[in-house]
Amino acid sequence: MTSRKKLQGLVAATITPMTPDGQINLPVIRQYVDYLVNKQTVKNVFVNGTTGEGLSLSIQERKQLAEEWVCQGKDKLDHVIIHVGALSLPESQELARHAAAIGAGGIAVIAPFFFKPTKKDELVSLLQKVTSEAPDVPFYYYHIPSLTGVKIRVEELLEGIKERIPTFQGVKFSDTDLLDLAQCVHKNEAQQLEFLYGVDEQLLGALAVGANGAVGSTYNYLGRQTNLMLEAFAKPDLALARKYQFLTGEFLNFVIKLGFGVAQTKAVMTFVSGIPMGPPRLPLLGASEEFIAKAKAKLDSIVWPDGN
Ligand SMILES: CC(=O)N[C@H](C=O)[C@@H](O)[C@H](O)[C@H](O)CO
Ligand SMILES: CC(=O)C(=O)O
Repeated sequence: MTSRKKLQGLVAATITPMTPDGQINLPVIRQYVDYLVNKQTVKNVFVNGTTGEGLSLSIQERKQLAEEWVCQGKDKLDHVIIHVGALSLPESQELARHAAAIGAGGIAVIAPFFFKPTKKDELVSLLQKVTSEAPDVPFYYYHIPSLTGVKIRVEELLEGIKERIPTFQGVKFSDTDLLDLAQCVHKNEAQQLEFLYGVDEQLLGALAVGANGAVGSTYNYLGRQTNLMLEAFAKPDLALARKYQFLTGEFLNFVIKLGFGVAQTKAVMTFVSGIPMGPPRLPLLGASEEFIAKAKAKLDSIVWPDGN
């Protein structure tokens, strides 16, 4: 853990490629890694999360995917983070042990969302039990209240967490509450925590309050443009950074109105990259032809500031 490169910049929340009959399509991942690195300039991945339909996969499938990403990412990717959250504690622990055994660069855990923790102590106790199975692997709490319904504020969760969870490294913060994020950054300045933002359409706002990077679905196909936004922000050339955020936002605003989720993300990634992502797994249904045609026309109509 000591020689580890700090995780910053963009992290693609990986899609799980599936065959037309709904099996996970492992052979595609090699090509997918090369595409992210060479075409999208994205060198970090977050596997088996929301975008990866992680909670719709079997434990066996999750392990196979984790192994494939770690194996194909070797010498190409900087960080491979594996999401190991599950509704059952022993399953989550098993996934954490597995991630550690295969050499994952980090693990992340979502709050259980059937029996939900309502108090900080319940959640930290569970996270402690999972993460102690991977004592050498940096751990990220995955905060996504819109999907889990667990609304414990991160600012509160972080108080004293390092004492109970020594591997605690940061947060994947997928919420629009920038006051919470800002207070997390503010109160933890002395620690080397990493705050990775997860609402892609407003990443620039999160950067302004101190996010170190971002994990999101759109970095699969808008990674190059978003990296140019990060460069502009760092310069700083805020007018240019805003231009990128406005344009990625123009696309997302358009597709969100049509109905945008993981199924549609799979379709967009397929037409942008040419890599077949396949259908989503039920209860999700594949994107309609109409959606695909409209989304493609919209994306093609955008002229990026670098002329591409
Ligand atoms: C709910 C959800 O899937 N959030 C993703 C990550 O957390 C984002 O990357 C979104 O897909 C993205 O911001 C588009 O709305
Ligand atoms: C979007 C995101 O970060 C995830 O797929 O988990």
